[in-house]
Amino acid sequence: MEEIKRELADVIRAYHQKGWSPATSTNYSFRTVENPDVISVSRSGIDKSLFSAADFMEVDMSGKALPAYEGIRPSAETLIHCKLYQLFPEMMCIVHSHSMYSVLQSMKNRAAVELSGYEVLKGFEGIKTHETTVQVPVFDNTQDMPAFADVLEREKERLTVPAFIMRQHGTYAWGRNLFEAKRHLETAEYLFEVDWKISN
Ligand SMILES: CSC[C@@H](O)[C@@H](O)C(=O)COP(=O)(O)O
Ligand SMILES: [Zn+2]
Repeated sequence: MEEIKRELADVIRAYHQKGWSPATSTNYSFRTVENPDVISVSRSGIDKSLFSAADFMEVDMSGKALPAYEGIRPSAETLIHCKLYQLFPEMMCIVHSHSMYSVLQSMKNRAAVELSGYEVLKGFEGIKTHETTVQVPVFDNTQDMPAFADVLEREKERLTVPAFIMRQHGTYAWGRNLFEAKRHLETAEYLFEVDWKISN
């Protein structure tokens, strides 16, 4: 448990260096196969350049802080994490970015970013060839997290790769472990950037 906290904290600081989490933005979580109903999520408002293992706290599947953490504020976007774990029970880790290219891609007034023919598409689990097309859904941003969690539930069929964009906000990606969640976010962000640069 302490090891994964340290590993994820290292990733969080590295992502800050990439410019993916300006001004305390982004949030992260993981859970364990042994105790899947407890989510370790980043506390709200932490500067991600300084993030450490101590900045995680535990919540239940409804996003409520466990007694040991009462009075500490979990990420404002905790309900997104709760809903994704509910919709994809095998998933154990969720990562989020506020990258520039995710935001730029989301500004085109379309329901998804279509990505075709790139070798790095194989970074998404299950994709074996570049000769494919994926749609990464774009959902409208909102501060109403219960409403957004409902959107995710309604639109689950569109989540054909483990990532989506919140419009003018950023990317969420997830996986069965930290390695996979990280690979999925990095795949999505690389593709958003290269695709943006080619088409604009
Ligand atoms: C600095 S604004 C970013 C927030 O509104 C939010 O989108 C975010 O990603 C971080 O919120 P947090 O509550 O710190 O987890
Ligand atoms: Zn965010």
